[in-house]
Amino acid sequence: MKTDGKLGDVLFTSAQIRSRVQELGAHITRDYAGKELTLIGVLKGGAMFAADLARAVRLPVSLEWIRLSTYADGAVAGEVRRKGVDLDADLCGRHVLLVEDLIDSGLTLAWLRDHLAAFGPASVESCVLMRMHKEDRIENRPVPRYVGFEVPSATWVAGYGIDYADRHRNLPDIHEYQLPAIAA
Ligand SMILES: O=P(O)(O)OC[C@H]1O[C@H](OP(=O)(O)OP(=O)(O)O)[C@H](O)[C@@H]1O
Ligand code: HPA
Repeated sequence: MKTDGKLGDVLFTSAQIRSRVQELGAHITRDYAGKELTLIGVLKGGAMFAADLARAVRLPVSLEWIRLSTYADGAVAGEVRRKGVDLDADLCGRHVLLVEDLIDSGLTLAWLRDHLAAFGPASVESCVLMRMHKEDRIENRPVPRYVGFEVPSATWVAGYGIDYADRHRNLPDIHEYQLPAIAA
């Protein structure tokens, strides 16, 4: 039987997030100056971050969205599943920057990187707001070009677009989330 989890302390305040997003936007603006840049926000978790980051990049970017999901109804990583409509963008010759709320196992970003190669982009990099630390080395976990915050292992988070069981995405801050105990 699954019990409810619990929303915990604030890990990153909305002010901290805002300030880090501005810094990331400034880096990206510098690195991609003069290049054709397409930002791809990964729904649902990346929605808030991608919307804010896009406004912090001072370049004429294209903004696209893709909807994926790996976690069925909780915290167990599984297969990457595509949901909803796929990209119908022309990415040929464009520099693509995937915008994700977080990287955990890396399955989602690895799947996207491989999937997007068929679109013929000039490059594919990623920008994640949070990189979850892993004690165990995960083979071939993608290395994002931009990382907002490093998060200690064993921390589950919610807020600022990120859910637990599809709740709490609307919180302005990012909180720790105490996962429910799984009883037999
Ligand atoms: O590195 P990974 O282990 O692949 O985990 C990262 C992904 O997991 C979460 O999405 P989720 O599958 O929960 O879907 P959501 O974005 O719709 O909440 C998160 O938003 C990332 O997209
Ligand atoms: N929170 C929400 N979704 C997630 C997390 C997390 O900490 N890790 C992987 N997907």
